[in-house]
Amino acid sequence: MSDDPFGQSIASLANWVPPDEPPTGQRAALHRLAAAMRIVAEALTDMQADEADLLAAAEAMEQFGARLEATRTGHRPWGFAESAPAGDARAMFDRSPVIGLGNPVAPPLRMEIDGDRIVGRATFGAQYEGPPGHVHGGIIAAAFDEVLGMAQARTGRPGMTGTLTIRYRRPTPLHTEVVFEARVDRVEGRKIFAAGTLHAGETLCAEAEGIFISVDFSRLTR
Ligand SMILES: CCCCCCCCCCCCCCCC(=O)SCCNC(=O)CCNC(=O)[C@H](O)C(C)(C)COP(=O)(O)OP(=O)(O)OC[C@H]1O[C@@H](n2cnc3c(N)ncnc32)[C@H](O)[C@@H]1OP(=O)(O)O
Repeated sequence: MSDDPFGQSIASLANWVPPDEPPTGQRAALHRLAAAMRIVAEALTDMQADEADLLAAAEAMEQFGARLEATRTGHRPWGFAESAPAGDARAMFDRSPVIGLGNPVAPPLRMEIDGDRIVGRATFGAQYEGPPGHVHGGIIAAAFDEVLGMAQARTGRPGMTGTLTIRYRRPTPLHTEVVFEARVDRVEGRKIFAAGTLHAGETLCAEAEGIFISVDFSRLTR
């Protein structure tokens, strides 16, 4: 990473597009592992495996976890956990809890830039359930934070979320592709006002407004 890890990269977010090339090697293996862990996480919500099977899996996972722990370096090789302050604007944000393909917690949300809009698509599994059969409201808020956050980052002087307001209009279904959209409404000094929607098909499930406060991200890394 350069001496100015944010300035140039943040400016270039205005032109950021997801890489075309699929990952290879260790990174592809990480994505496959995270995807497998998502399958396990969802299956745990309603599985019928017996105690012995679960204990065997727990033991194997504990052993694998210990092996992984021993390899940790404290470095962040593939960008930052949130899209806006990524040191490398082309980083794939593997660690994000919302979009990270290397993070089993992430649904993951897939984001793309469409003109002045950010579009995010996700299909939430049962591990994200809040009301029966529907997505937990906090998970929806996290996804809005990410898409609004990416939209405001494209101003070239992104900020941290100051205020995020969600209006939940209809329950958001699990197991259905849903679409988030976000755009910047206006900028007033350091305040960037962004807004977004969440649809399941034609149904408007939620609306969001966010106020992001531009910050000097280089100060956050010191
Ligand atoms: C190493 C990497 C680290 C990564 C770090 C993550 C960074 C991510 C960036 C984007 C990523 C996107 C996707 C996920 C975004 C999150 O989830 S970020 C995490 C959640 N948010 C936070 O943790 C923010 C915590 N809050 C703070 O740090 C500070 O309160 C803030 C927001 C930076 C503002 O503090 P400040 O710079 O001292 O602001 P201040 O000078 O008091 O006010 C400036 C102006 O903003 C207004 N304002 C201040 N606070 C607020 C507020 N909460 N609401 C509305 N307006 C406010 C003031 O009224 C003032 O307005 P004017 O008087 O100029 O009209």
